[in-house]
Amino acid sequence: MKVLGLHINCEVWWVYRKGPFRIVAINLGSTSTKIAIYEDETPLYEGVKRHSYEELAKVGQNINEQHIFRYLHVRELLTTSGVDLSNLSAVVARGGLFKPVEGGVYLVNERVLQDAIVGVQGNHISNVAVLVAKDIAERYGVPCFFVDPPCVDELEPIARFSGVPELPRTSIFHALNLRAVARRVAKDKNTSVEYLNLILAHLGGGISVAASRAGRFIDVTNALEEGPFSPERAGSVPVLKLVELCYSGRFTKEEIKQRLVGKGGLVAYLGTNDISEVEKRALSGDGEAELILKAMAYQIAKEIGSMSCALSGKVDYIVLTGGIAHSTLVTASIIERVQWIAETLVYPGEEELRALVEGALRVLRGEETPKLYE
Ligand SMILES: Nc1ncnc2c1ncn2[C@@H]1O[C@H](COP(=O)(O)OP(=O)(O)O)[C@@H](O)[C@H]1O
Ligand SMILES: CCCC(=O)OP(=O)(O)O
Repeated sequence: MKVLGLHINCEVWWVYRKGPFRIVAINLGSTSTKIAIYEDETPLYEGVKRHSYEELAKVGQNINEQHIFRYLHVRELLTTSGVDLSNLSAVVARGGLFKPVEGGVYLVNERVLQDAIVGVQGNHISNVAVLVAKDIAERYGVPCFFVDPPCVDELEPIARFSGVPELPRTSIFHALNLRAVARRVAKDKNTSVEYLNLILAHLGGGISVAASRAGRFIDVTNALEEGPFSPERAGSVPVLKLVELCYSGRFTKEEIKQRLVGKGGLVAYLGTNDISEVEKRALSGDGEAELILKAMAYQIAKEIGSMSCALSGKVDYIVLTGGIAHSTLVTASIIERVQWIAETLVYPGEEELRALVEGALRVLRGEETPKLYE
């Protein structure tokens, strides 16, 4: 039943309805396609497709090809779900590398779609997520949102310096999951994020480590170009050697970029982005696999140490989350090195699909006004 019409910034007519609300959430990660269908807070379906390095390499970097590839996977998961979508209320996606924004729920508008295609802060599969979400939303004639995108920027001024004025540090991280997990930690500890100082590490296809002071991400390792190497990324590298490589004539600009993001990290060392496979190899006596997995854990621990300084040593908890947090070999290796800082809590997997749905529900119920991306 329609109860209220509201005009937002002359851009869209919004109509609040009474629930229940059926919502499709789409989360595209560098190594996975995840979707969920919820009826209010109740999950009706959750589906994931994991993409091997070989499969992704065939698709390439072109945004149109990535768009088609991921769209087809999302459609297949929706069909597999068997859930009736004729009464769909909204589609919500993980946002991408748009301009720096504050956290919150945003309406997917033309400007977002344009910036997703251009990749104003870089090329990442989360840019494609809003394109796919908009396709699905248009098909069912429902609104489309994104929530806490990776370009959420709450860095303190002091955290923005790199040492090269032309190259300021920027905030690109797993904002959606880390904010949701921070809320969960607060709930589990009977407090609120405003009373907590946390170091949170999202360990996925990309890795980010963030310092959260009273609910604000005052410093983060940029998941695309800083910090630890990850299943598919190089992270920080020796910079002068990188310059030499760029000018060696051996690689095109695109090839160099792919060595850093997509074909870096575990893919470069071991030819796979699959931690379970590397873990199996390590446990069955492959010394190289074990050393490289431990080197990744070592680098993550060092980054956590660095964030403890951002918080002046006042750290309530260290929190490990993301797909790799399922690996006890990795988490034990990290905890061994950081236990002197604070207690470590492990929340394997991520809260992203639920966090997306909760954001959309707040808007559909009229509890929050969606922000407009300008
Ligand atoms: N149960 C598991 N045990 C060990 N590693 C896992 C497990 N599940 C996922 N991973 C690893 O986590 C990484 C993906 O994490 P995820 O948070 O899903 O990232 P993304 O969203 O970037 O695809 C992959 O390297 C995958 O191999
Ligand atoms: C671009 C920051 C977020 C990120 O790295 O996500 P994935 O780990 O899913 O690639």
